[in-house]
Amino acid sequence: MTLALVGAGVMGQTLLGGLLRAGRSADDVLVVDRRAGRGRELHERFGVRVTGDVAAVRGARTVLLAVKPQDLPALLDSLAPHLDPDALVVSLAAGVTTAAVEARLPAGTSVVRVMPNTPSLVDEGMAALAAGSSCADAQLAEAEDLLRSCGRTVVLAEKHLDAVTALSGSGPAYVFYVVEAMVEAGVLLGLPRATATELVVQTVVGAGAMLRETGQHPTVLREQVTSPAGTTAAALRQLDDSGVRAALVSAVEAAAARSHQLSGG
Ligand SMILES: NC(=O)C1=CN([C@@H]2O[C@H](COP(=O)(O)OP(=O)(O)OC[C@H]3O[C@@H](n4cnc5c(N)ncnc54)[C@H](O)[C@@H]3O)[C@@H](O)[C@H]2O)C=CC1
Ligand SMILES: O=C(O)[C@@H]1CCC=N1
Repeated sequence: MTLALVGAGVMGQTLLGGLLRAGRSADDVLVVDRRAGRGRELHERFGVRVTGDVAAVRGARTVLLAVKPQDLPALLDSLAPHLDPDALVVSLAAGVTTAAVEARLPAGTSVVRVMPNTPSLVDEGMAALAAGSSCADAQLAEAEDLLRSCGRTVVLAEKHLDAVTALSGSGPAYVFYVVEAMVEAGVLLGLPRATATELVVQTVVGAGAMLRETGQHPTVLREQVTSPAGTTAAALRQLDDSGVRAALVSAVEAAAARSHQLSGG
């Protein structure tokens, strides 16, 4: 076993699936989760070994931590005595700094902080990585390789990670929220729910693909949809009158502030 994943919830399972799809052998991975039922589910689904005992990480070259930020301090305390001196610790916990992780581990432990997102489930993830104080370039590259198995990566200074958390970490939820509202609007206008859902989902996927594939600014793409005195202009006026743009800015700001707060800042 060279990789131990501690915490097999939404994000842990998502990354595990990506790693296995990218060709990593299930024999190479150990999953640690304190919920026995959860471990069994992952064993049945992916064929990985599972345990509830964090001491089993002994010997792992890389230890991926995917527990809630509130559970991380206690986990680090129980993990520290069992960690190999040259192990790489990769934390996914929102808002928790590399310094806070390092403070609970043996001096000199290599730590990388990562903010991934749930589209990793379909290999369209976006993850930002920041290196801790003892992390060598080669270990940062190793962590990047792990995350690249299910999407894109970017390496940033750690000071940017609260903003990243607010944009791409939480971002999928904002998109799903807009989709929910648009589907309800379709139903209000008399469309069957399944039809409304298909129309909205394909519209979001298509708009996302246009943004990426044309590389054009969103303003240019929006203007192409907006005919003079047309339907889109009427809709956009309502969005502006309702302060939707300002609400989105405030929402992202609130998420970044919450991420900062989780670090004790
Ligand atoms: N869900 C998301 O969209 C994203 C989550 N994250 C981060 O990923 C981390 C995990 O989030 P989720 O997967 O959503 O949480 P979750 O609650 O779905 O999963 C956490 C798992 O950790 C296990 N666990 C907790 N303490 C443990 C311990 N001491 N030993 C063994 N297992 C333990 C729990 O039993 C649970 O299965 C969080 O720190 C979150 O900030 C980061 C980016 C996106
Ligand atoms: O809501 C949260 O705290 C986590 C971090 C980013 C996405 N989900």
